[in-house]
Amino acid sequence: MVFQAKALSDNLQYVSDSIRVVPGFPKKGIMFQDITTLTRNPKAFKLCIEAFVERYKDQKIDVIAGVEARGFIFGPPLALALGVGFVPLRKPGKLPGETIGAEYQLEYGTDRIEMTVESITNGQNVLIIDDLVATGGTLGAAVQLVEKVGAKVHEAACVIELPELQGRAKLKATNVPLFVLLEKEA
Ligand SMILES: O=P(O)(O)OC[C@H]1O[C@H](OP(=O)(O)OP(=O)(O)O)[C@H](O)[C@@H]1O
Ligand SMILES: Nc1ncnc2[nH]cnc12
Repeated sequence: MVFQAKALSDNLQYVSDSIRVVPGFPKKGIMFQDITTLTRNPKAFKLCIEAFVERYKDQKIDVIAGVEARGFIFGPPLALALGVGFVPLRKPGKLPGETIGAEYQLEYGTDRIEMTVESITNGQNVLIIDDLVATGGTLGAAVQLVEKVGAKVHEAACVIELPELQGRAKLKATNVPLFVLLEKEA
């Protein structure tokens, strides 16, 4: 995809260019940001994960929580590189044991995510990761879950932002910083 990415390094521009935009998927009017063209390109995927590692390696992250489904793609390689665990925040009914859930609205629909209560403990410093922030509903729900068990959300991180959907403003209300790897110049 071609962002007007004046601020991106050559490496991040390469990552950005590896993302395909599919107009009209999954519904008319949606410009779908397809990160599968990034992940199937090993150079782009590696550069992407390395950039996250560079940002978080000295930030005392205890655990990474990734949102189903695409947070499951970016979270685990980052968790392994940082030497921390990965906790999946899943769509309803997928996790055994005691869970908590939060509902949210999407650009196209509504959904709910759940977390195993014991998977993150009081006081841990948690990085939440997903591929993309659109309306911010998903990351907002993830923040609610992590904070509900008494942990601190260090930051919410994603690869792409759709600024026109105001997700950043929604997340601001939670006081959790948002980091977007391929941030567009205003
Ligand atoms: O900022 P928001 O408006 O909440 O939208 C962002 C979310 O939407 C997409 O996931 P989707 O819900 O389509 O699910 P999927 O990953 O299972 O395809 C994307 O991967 C984010 O998780
Ligand atoms: N435009 C978009 N492209 C990819 N994933 C999305 N999730 C919500 N909006 C999206």
